[in-house]
Amino acid sequence: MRPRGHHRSKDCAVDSVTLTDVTYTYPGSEGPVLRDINLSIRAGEFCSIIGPNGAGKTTLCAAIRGFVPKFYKGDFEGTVRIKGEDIADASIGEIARDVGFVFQNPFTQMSGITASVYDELAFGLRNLGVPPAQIRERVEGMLELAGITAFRDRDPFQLSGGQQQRVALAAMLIMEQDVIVIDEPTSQLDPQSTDDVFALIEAAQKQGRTIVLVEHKMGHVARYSDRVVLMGEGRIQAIGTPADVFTDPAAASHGITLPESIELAQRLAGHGVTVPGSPLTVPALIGALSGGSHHVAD
Ligand SMILES: Nc1ncnc2c1ncn2[C@@H]1O[C@H](COP(=O)(O)OP(=O)(O)OP(=O)(O)O)[C@@H](O)[C@H]1O
Repeated sequence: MRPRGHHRSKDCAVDSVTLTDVTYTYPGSEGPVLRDINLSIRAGEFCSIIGPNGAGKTTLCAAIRGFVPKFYKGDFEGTVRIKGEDIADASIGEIARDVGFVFQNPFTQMSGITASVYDELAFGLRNLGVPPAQIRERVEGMLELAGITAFRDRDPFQLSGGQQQRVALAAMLIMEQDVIVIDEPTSQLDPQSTDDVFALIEAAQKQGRTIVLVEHKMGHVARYSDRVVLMGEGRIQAIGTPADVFTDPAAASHGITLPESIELAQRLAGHGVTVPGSPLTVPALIGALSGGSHHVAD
């Protein structure tokens, strides 16, 4: 697998995650939870997975990190490749060298045995036997990137939910996996903390990581994603740019809340006002309506 510290490039020609004909049934489930999934996510891409509750989004994430079927067992067909390598014969530990994972509740992701944010970030590196000077350098860099330098000496469990989520993300990002799977990281966060978490995920993408994100906040999905995958009933119902997917009839039929700008554009269309393009933010919508002649601050 990947040697540590290698050069990352945002080469979108290389597939980072590939699922081919993946169909999966949990033990005891009546029918498949994933059905005929074919999906290629390019290296450096920001790919969001959306869909109603029970659509199979978390299960798809579990397949990418090998937990399905290695941990959950069940009936699995198809192939998952990470950076071109079939993970069927890799252990969960081997896959974790390439695939990092953060989920909804940061509280459950903290090691629980470190007394400070600094130690929490250093924890995984110490376990790997990384030399102390290198640990210091990497932790300092990550504290800075995640905007959590001010909390470095605080007990992670004494932080707010938003701060904890950034610590959990930072503790994962510091391990330098190329593929980052993040499942509903902002569901318990206020708007400012949500923005902070997205800024950190975007910073990770700018380093060349591949981002696979499950998220219900569609304004953020529209703004940050290169591609959106709409899941419903275990299948991919639509896939494409945010503008493609949010204007696809499948989005409405699967009860997806549209980003405010797209919803407004559709309502204006009902009143005979055509908005050029599919603006993904309200400022972009206002800009489109004023013919691009006015600059609107983002
Ligand atoms: N460990 C499990 N064992 C059996 N069935 C499961 C298990 N985990 C999830 N399921 C079922 O698989 C289906 C898909 O669940 P999944 O959590 O992947 O959906 P989701 O799209 O992530 O939903 P949500 O938005 O509610 O998190 C659901 O019907 C769920 O009940």
